[in-house]
Amino acid sequence: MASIIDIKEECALHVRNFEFTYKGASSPSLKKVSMPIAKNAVTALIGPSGCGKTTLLRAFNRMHDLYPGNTYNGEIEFEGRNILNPKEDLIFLRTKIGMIFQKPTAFPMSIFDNVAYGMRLQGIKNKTELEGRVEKALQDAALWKEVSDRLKNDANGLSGGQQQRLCIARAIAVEPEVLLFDEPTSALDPISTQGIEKLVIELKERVSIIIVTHNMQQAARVSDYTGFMYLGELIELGHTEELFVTPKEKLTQEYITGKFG
Ligand SMILES: Nc1ncnc2c1ncn2[C@@H]1O[C@H](COP(=O)(O)OP(=O)(O)OP(=O)(O)O)[C@@H](O)[C@H]1O
Repeated sequence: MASIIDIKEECALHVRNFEFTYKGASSPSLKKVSMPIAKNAVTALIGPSGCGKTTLLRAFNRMHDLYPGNTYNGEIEFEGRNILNPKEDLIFLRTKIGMIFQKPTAFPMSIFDNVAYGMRLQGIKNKTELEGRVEKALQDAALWKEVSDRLKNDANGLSGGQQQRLCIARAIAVEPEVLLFDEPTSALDPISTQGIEKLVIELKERVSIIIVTHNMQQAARVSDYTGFMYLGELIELGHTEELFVTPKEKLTQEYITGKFG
């Protein structure tokens, strides 16, 4: 039996009995996962390699649909509808639920065009509006001061930490409700990591955040809730401090005290 906290405040997402099997795999990578994701909070997913963290994260904006042949069932409720519905508009969904990857993925274009990319896809053409929103997104991503005098420069000239903040600016420019972070600092140095962690905490005022991390200290530093996963199951979801100090499940305790993983 899993120990899943009953979140009293408003939730951004509800996962119910979600099962996921990769194409050609003999057994599911996720087994009947159910969990609430609190609104305007940071939820961290932790667990040993291969436990299903990234598989779950990618389900929240249907990234798996980019590769046909996977099977899944259950429900992920977002804004009153089940986003696993085959009729879901995936382009719209991915603006509402954005993703930041492990390695910064700046597009091969200018800094300005990177941030304006999603807005242009949404049909925003007005130059003044685009400029205003690009500046706001770069400010919110704590990058404006470093790039305001070179917006036309190629984004690939930025450092790794700057590129990751650029990706965050690009994601928040389209005003998402949820941001998914997949090991966002694993390719970054400690100073850039600190910057991204600070940003994650600031951003939760406007968006709900789910972050996959290998680093338990990082989960403890940035998250309000933590989910511990093991072999495709969610073993425990709780307030971060409680989960790390007084875990309810023996498996959680063994993992956080370094007995395995
Ligand atoms: N494309 C794929 N095809 C088949 N099986 C996959 C695929 N991707 C992942 N898996 C399997 O699904 C399970 C969960 O993998 P997942 O990447 O979600 O774990 P994880 O907890 O994020 O691991 P890590 O911490 O190493 O990134 C693993 O058994 C993995 O081997």
